[in-house]
Amino acid sequence: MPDQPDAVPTGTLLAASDATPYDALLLLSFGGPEGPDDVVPFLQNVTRGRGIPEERLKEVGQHYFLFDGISPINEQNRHLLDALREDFAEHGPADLPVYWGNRNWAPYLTDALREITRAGHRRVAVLATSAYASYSGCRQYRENLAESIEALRAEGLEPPRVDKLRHYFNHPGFVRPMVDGVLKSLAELPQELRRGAHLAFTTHSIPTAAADTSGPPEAHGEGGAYVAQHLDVARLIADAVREATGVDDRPWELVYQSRSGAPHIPWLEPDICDHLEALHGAGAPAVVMVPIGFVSDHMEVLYDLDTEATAKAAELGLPVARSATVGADPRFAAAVRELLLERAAAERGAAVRPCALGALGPSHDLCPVGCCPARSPKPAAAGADSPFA
Ligand SMILES: CC1=C(CCC(=O)O)c2cc3nc(cc4[nH]c(cc5[nH]c(cc1n2)c(C)c5CCC(=O)O)c(CCC(=O)O)c4C)C(CCC(=O)O)=C3C
Ligand SMILES: [Fe+2]
Repeated sequence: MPDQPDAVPTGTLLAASDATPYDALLLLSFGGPEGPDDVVPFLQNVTRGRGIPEERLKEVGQHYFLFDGISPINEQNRHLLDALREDFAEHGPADLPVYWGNRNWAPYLTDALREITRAGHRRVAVLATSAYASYSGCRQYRENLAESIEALRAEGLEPPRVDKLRHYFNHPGFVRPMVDGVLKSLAELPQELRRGAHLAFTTHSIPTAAADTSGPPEAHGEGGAYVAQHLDVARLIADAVREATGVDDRPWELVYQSRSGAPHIPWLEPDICDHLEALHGAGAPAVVMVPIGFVSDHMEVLYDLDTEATAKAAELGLPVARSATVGADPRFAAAVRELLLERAAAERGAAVRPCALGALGPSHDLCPVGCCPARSPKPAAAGADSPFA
């Protein structure tokens, strides 16, 4: 019998479905407004103390008002919760409760953690809806966990220990649904354009300084773990698409979107809209935009890609399609279960083989000291420098 490929987790791990020492899973997300009256207070929560130019806030507010003030992100998370509960009920850990809390909108993280504490749970695994390393996608969530723990302690409660599950950008349950999405988008392009269509993998731009420090110091070159991880995912998807379509020379690029901040501060480039213009100028027949940086259809996908970039492409006369995000795909729910069971086994001291595709290997469980630093240091939970047990 051939060796089990590395991408397949050990059968014993899956069969056991033992989440010990965890007694709950917490889905931790960004949160978004769910009506016109929510938009401004939501944006105030997001930008608290961070000097986003007022002009940018007005602009971002408009994006939400175009959709009646409703961000898709909360509904996406409700679907993911359903998928997780279904998956756990079928495969185990059948009785593990799944909670949900957000950084910036109801249901808020502190309220979820209070409920978890009152229910008597003592050890919680946390899944953040961000698949990659970076301050915005990792430490900022860990700072929020620390703030919530402190807030509950101030109420006289003793909150549980929280462990954040590792970055899952290269987990097959995250990558494979996106491969299917790209194949579907290609199939939807006019037949004669399919073969030459480019793939534009896109993610949230961040300041280059934040990218350079997004992973363990010195572990990656320019662009840090953030860029390296996205390039790894892009390459994996491009390879799988090549295999499925037989097109060997399909060009692809990693580009960025949703830049904010002051113009004189360098952020990752090129922007998707500039990229579409350049591709059109170079004679590309069509482009599939592949939002690998987003776990589900966030406002950045609905506005920045489906509205703004799609309008730009129409203006250029460049046919484009936007491929699906992972959302509540059952394969992603299964991946979350695997991440949870893998970490649980590791915490019990068992030998585990973490599941990962690509060249980078599985990400760390604990951010080392100095990983994804903040501009001004704050306590952060669930890392090597956590002040909590
Ligand atoms: C890397 C990254 C992710 C992916 C990881 C993750 O998913 O966590 C992400 C997600 C999200 N970002 C979101 C919304 C916003 N992000 C902002 C601002 C910023 N994001 C940044 C980075 C990221 N952001 C950065 C470097 C800034 C500049 C300000 C700062 O230094 O922090 C602003 C302020 C206005 C603006 O500047 O655009 C808003 C409103 C929503 C909700 C969308 C919805 O409603 O569906 C989601 C999921
Ligand atoms: Fe990190």
